[in-house]
Amino acid sequence: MSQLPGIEGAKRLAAYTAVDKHILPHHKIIGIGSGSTVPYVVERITQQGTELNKGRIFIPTGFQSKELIIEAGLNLGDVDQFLTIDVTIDGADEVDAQLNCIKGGGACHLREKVLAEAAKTFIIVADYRKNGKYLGENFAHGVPIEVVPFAYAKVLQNLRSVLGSPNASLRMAKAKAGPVVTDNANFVIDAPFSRDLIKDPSSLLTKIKLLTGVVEVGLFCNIAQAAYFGNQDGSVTIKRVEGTKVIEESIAAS
Ligand SMILES: O=C(CO)[C@H](O)[C@H](O)COP(=O)(O)O
Repeated sequence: MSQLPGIEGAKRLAAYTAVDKHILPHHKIIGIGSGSTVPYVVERITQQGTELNKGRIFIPTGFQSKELIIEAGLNLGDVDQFLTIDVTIDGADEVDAQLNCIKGGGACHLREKVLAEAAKTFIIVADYRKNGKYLGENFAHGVPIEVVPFAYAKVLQNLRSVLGSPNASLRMAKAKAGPVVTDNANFVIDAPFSRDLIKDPSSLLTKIKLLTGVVEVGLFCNIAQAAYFGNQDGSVTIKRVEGTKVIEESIAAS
């Protein structure tokens, strides 16, 4: 493999290693996540060859991955046709020691969670900056929360005054006046929580999800089976669920 410097090299390393390990010849229905690491997932899958891929269906988590699948000449499907997915591979904004994740930096977390839960195996790929001990350690933007537009102001008020996220804010678009609009025509709120409030992410997830108007929360708890992190030195750190524990190991630089 040719050298790709810095963060891009780390992303590609994670993606290639995860595909080599988890996308096997007998896997026919494959979920493709969103973000800047996922193009390397599709690139590696494409390298497995036309013969293998012509018998497979690829399910996207949003507009970006749909385009990746089409551009790569792979077969496109949707989760309402294929309720069980063999493997879904996706990026993450942060992963803790228990493999809980913050996702939704790209505002795709509703579809991402559906595809993650539909998968027999859900795998995360990321660069080393995403590998943390607890959520919120490095990713300070907060928990992405998809909300129906009509209810956004009320959800914001409840996040700020009831759930303890005073700096929760509506995510604004960069090259458009107004808010980010998701692939599902909803808005996104980013809600930062103190370490004390996010230390039990499953419980926080339940509280946020119960707010009327919330569609989905970018906290993925107890879903991922493994996470692959590309490191600067060319090694890959793998966290994987084994029984009730999460084991961490590193594969040396090649
Ligand atoms: O959750 C996501 C999009 O909603 C992405 O997977 C997450 O933001 C990570 O992206 P990247 O690989 O660019 O760091």
